[in-house]
Amino acid sequence: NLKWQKNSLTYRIENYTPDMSMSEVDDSIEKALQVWAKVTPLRFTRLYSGTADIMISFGGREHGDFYPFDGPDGTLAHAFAPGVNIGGDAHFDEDETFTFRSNAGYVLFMVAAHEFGHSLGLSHSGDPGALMYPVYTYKNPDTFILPRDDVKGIQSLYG
Ligand SMILES: CC(C)C[C@H](C(=O)NO)C(=O)N[C@@H](CC(N)=O)C(=O)NCc1cccc(N)c1
Ligand SMILES: [Ca+2]
Ligand SMILES: [Zn+2]
Ligand SMILES: [Zn+2]
Repeated sequence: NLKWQKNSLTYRIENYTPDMSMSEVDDSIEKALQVWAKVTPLRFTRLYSGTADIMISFGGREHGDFYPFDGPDGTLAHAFAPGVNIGGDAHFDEDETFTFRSNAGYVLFMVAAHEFGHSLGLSHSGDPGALMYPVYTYKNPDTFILPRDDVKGIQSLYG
């Protein structure tokens, strides 16, 4: 299993989506990281410059790695397993409509929480109720509880 060999990780939000306010993006990202911090010894510190373990960015189509995005819908985002450089980074498809909590788009918190599961070393789950299930399903971020399958998965890595 590829996992981080440290519990204190850094993250940096490199750019923003025009779909939401900057503070809504910041809040969505922070809450998505806290989902995993709550059930592990992992702690996340935000950097505002330089290289962080988890570099977070929005991009469209060809955006600098060998996995170009595909326009609206389809792939919403991708993230790389723990490691140096691109390892741990999370990229969001800017051609999607991301929202703070409305289902008139993809809730950024939900997509980010899923992607950070990959950034921490999780792969997809076959449990349809799991956050790491391959396909997005809308859940109200205000009442979101990490499903048991995901807790088991992350604690098998960092418990
Ligand atoms: C092969 C991968 C690059 C697909 C990509 C993904 O799994 N990224 O982590 C992805 O965007 N999957 C879509 C589903 C699809 N159209 O392939 C998705 O909704 N993933 C984000 C997501 C967000 C929240 C919850 C869940 N379960 C999934
Ligand atoms: Ca897309
Ligand atoms: Zn990418
Ligand atoms: Zn995924």
